[in-house]
Amino acid sequence: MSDAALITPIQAAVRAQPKALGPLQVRDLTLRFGETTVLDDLALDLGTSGCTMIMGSNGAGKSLLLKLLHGLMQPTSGRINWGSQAPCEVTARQALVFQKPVLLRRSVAANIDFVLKSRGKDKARRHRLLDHVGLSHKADQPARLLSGGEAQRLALARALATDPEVLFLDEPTASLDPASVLAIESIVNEARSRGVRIVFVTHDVGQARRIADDVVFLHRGRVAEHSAAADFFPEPQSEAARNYLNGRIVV
Ligand SMILES: Nc1ncnc2c1ncn2[C@@H]1O[C@H](COP(=O)(O)OP(=O)(O)OP(=O)(O)O)[C@@H](O)[C@H]1O
Repeated sequence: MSDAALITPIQAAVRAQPKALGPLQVRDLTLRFGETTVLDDLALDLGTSGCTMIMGSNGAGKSLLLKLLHGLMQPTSGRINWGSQAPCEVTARQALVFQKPVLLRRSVAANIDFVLKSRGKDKARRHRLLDHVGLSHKADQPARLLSGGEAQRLALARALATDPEVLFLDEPTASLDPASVLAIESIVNEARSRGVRIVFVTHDVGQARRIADDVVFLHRGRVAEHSAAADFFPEPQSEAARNYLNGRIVV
């Protein structure tokens, strides 16, 4: 009898399921553009759940770090592992939402349908996804006519349509009004409560206080501090983070 015949249906189902992504481990991560070093021997460990905020001054390297973690760029040197896997092996199990939403020049509904179809997911989920982000009534409207906050909610719905295990958010609320900011935060909180791991870049200290479990503070391409949010905001340990939170210019 072949080995395959010995596998029970339950074992087969377990084998077919990809294992959940393990913890993130980053070591000696360096990124250079020519002579300029933008990430410098960076080390970072993240657990398997919760919402991590990445904070730091303009140019600290936050967006580039997200792209490296997501496998969209290659570092000059160093190592990134999600459990035992490299970022490029798990890109499809993650989603990234940019500050400026990237949408198709089609209807709101077609934007969701495209993602569902390309990932082989049930098209019937479109209605639930649009409902979840409060855009059901705009389904037939061209996506290019959406307001900034609506477009960002559609971008989030597209990201969630892929059932990501990790959701990267790069300043998704930077130019939105307070109600739109809270709407996005509520969608993110809901995803976190379902076990989606969130890695979120923001300059909005109020937002970070509202939703961060832990904070990674980047300074000059390195992690100056990584603390639980409950410790970071009242008592930041690094001078760079203290200056940033006090509104002083950090260079
Ligand atoms: N392709 C590139 N070539 C050269 N330098 C680059 C390139 N892309 C980014 N940089 C530089 O790398 C540094 C980090 O960029 P990054 O976009 O990660 O900053 P950030 O922390 O996200 O900043 P911000 O808060 O302003 O969005 C910046 O000084 C930027 O100018």
